Amino acid sequence: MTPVIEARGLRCRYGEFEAVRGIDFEVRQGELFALLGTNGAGKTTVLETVEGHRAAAEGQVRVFGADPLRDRSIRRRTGIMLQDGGFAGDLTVAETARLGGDLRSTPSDVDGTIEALGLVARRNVRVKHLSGGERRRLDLALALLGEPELLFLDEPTVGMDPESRRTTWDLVRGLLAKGTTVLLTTHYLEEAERLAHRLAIMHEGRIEVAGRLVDVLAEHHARITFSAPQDVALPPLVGTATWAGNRVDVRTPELQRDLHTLLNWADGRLDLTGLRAHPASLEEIFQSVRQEAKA
Ligand SMILES: Nc1ncnc2c1ncn2[C@@H]1O[C@H](COP(=O)(O)OP(=O)(O)OP(=O)(O)O)[C@@H](O)[C@H]1O
Repeated sequence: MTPVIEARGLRCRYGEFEAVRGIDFEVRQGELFALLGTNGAGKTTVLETVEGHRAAAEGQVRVFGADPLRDRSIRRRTGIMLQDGGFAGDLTVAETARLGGDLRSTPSDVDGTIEALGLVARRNVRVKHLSGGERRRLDLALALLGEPELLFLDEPTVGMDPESRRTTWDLVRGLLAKGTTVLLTTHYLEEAERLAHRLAIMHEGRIEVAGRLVDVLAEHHARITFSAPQDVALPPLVGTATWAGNRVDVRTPELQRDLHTLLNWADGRLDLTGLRAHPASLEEIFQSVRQEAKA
């Protein structure tokens, strides 16, 4: 099946400065692809290029098999949640949503969308009086009008309280279940961990890590940490142990095996105080991208 989004050898420049340095990725129908990265990595530039707002310097971008810069019919099939919707502050929530609905060429369930985003009680409030989190919900409501097949979410939950964030995640899961394709950028790695099927982590214009979320997490070393007397000799482990004072930090590709070895070894010998074992998190993978880049 043709991917919904396909980028090959994509390079983007601002004058002499190359912000995106040859990246490849694809987003398949019905999946959520998270584009993550350090500040200034090039995520917004990629998003703008895929949305058809910016020309690539080199390489190719296809959305629904067409060039997003030239084929305007793509716009009808996409919903874009910008980082700042730029609404007229004097319009109410309902007026803004109706206006958004009128601008879509496909019929929109304006009232249903306001309800789904928990904005019914705020429908007659002027946009300028909304809180930051409520504005983000209105941004999302507008992106959803006309039931787009492809949704661009740029930092969708910034400023939202934990409950609104969870509601938004549920809503996005519902859209995915109906077959909507989502390209998400976020600095909240927990958000990506909860929603993404596949992801890419960018740094300085390049993709450093990419793949299915489960594979990316599995490929990176798990951690076992505990405290032990400094003079004790650890048993042979698959992973590598480092000491900081009496705290031991084992990074291992074989979490279960090394944990088993350590527990057997410690049994009747010593207490592994503060023992913790967990698979790699996106947070750790993200940090390792940053550290490897510095090294
Ligand atoms: N209009 C512009 N002119 C010159 N350089 C720009 C312009 N817009 C972005 N850049 C630079 O391009 C690089 C990528 O920017 P971009 O906004 O795409 O990164 P990002 O990954 O979205 O960053 P952040 O996570 O901080 O929002 C940065 O170094 C930025 O300073």
